[in-house]
Amino acid sequence: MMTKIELYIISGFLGSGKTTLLRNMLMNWQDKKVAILMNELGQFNVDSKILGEDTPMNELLNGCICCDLKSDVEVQLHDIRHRYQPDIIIIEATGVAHPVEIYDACLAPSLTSFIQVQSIITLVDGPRFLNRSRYSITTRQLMEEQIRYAHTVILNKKDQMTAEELISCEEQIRTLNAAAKISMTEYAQVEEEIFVHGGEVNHQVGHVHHGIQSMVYAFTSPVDSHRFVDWLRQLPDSILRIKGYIKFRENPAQVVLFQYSYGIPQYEPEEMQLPLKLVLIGESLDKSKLLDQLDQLQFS
Ligand SMILES: Nc1nc2c(ncn2[C@@H]2O[C@H](COP(=O)(O)OP(=O)(O)OP(=O)(O)O)[C@@H](O)[C@H]2O)c(=O)[nH]1
Repeated sequence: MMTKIELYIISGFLGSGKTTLLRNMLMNWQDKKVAILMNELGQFNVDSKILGEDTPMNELLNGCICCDLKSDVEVQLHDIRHRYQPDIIIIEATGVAHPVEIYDACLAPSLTSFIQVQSIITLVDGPRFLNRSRYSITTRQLMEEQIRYAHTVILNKKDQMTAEELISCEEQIRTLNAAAKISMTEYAQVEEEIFVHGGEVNHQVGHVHHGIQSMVYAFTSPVDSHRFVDWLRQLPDSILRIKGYIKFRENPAQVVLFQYSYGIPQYEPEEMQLPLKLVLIGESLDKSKLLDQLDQLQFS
């Protein structure tokens, strides 16, 4: 009998640690042939550049696979099979995707003869989840549904939580999903076995339509780092995620990978000369105001 390709779906809210987990899974499975289906809301895929050119990968850009690109999943999975003949496929969803919709897309009749959906893994940004009351009701519902329909929940960023917060967060996750395996992690460091936890998924769900949007800003030159930090400090809670590449005037030759999630910025030097673009994701983005602010950073 033909061995089926194992398929894993990684879901979880914006900036919760999906790409970090994906990197760890690729390290754990170096002896296997793993291919990725990466989905991004915008046209510019920062994560594929983080993972490197050598990783077998197809991309679904500029939309969310659980909404407008759902039918493309089937096509992409056929393509991945023919192109790479992998043992394992990992789908990294956008941070606003509903996992059950992706799960459904992977159960298309033309796929079931060669694909076995193993597990839906949902990453949770612990501190952000505990403070989810600051977001709109649809965003909160989305965060909760990503947990409700997972086989495995990874409660991530425990380094940013007290012991009491961890307990409270775990209890809240458990209330939403009594059957899931829960693992508490720092930088999504997990043991491989936790993914063995699979099973049926309840399909009786209505799809939450979130009001989350994205935009891309392209820089043509380096910016002042102090003014950039001042700009970050005044951003409202509704800016949920920023990622991309930037240069600062203090060291204008150096490309920097910039990440911002739940108010926390991270900067990492990047060796390649990648396009200087930032992807901004948020609840009802005031795009013209953000464009103005970023133009001012760049041109003054
Ligand atoms: N302090 C801390 N930071 C973390 C942890 N895990 C991930 N991060 C950081 O959080 C940011 C987001 O991580 P990603 O893995 O890119 O998150 P993601 O879910 O793929 O993000 P999107 O694809 O944009 O939704 C990055 O700056 C990571 O380095 C953790 O356990 N602790």
